[in-house]
Amino acid sequence: MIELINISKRYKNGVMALSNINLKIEKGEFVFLVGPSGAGKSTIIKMLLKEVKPTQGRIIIDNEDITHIHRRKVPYLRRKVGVVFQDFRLLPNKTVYENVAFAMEIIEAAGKEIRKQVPMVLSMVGLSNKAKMYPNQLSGGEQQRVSIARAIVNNPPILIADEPTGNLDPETSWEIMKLLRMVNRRGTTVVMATHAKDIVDMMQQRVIALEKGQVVRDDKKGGYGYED
Ligand SMILES: Nc1ncnc2c1ncn2[C@@H]1O[C@H](COP(=O)(O)OP(=O)(O)OP(=O)(O)O)[C@@H](O)[C@H]1O
Repeated sequence: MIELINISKRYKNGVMALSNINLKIEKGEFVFLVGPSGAGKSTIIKMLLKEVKPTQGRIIIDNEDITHIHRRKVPYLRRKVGVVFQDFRLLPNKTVYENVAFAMEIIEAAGKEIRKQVPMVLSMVGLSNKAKMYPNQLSGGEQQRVSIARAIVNNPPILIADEPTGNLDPETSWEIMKLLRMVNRRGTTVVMATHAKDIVDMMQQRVIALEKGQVVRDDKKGGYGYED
């Protein structure tokens, strides 16, 4: 589903963020990306979203080499890769419903499809009763659930989550993890970068650890492995 072949990234200032990364993530896996600050987690995530170009190597997503796809085709990639961020990134002047619908409008989905799909995912994330609210009227956990709804509304085979619980208290974080696990059980491959030791230790999923731009550990049912 996701393959990184011999990936290296040197930023313009000379920082070597990734060195010779080889990774294969199969369809339906739930994978944690861990490692100290500066290890290269965000750089990998940005590459999967085509926000950062590798200096060397190839990126395959869903059997397609996206290393050199044109900027124009990036919206098309959004159908394959949904994304959730630590800071939610909802549009403040749109309602919950409109935020989720917007993700479908961007890929030019039919109105009928939008009217069917949006209520369905809002119900999935338990927010049917908040459809008309604006983001600033919601708790952090609720905002993150909207952002998950938005990420999955186009049914992407892959969901990337970059520190999705970073702004949430422990209890709310678990609610979000339950939701991500449910999305995963429905067949979506989930890749989550995190510093949340307790969550990684409890979930017992595949753990890929990066340090200084290299994969230093890849455990099938691993733990966090760091003390922070
Ligand atoms: N745009 C950039 N220009 C130059 N160097 C960068 C840039 N983005 C990241 N880096 C450097 O690349 C390395 C990897 O950074 P990256 O953000 O991928 O780490 P990370 O594992 O996500 O860290 P964190 O856990 O703090 O988010 C670091 O040394 C960082 O300073």
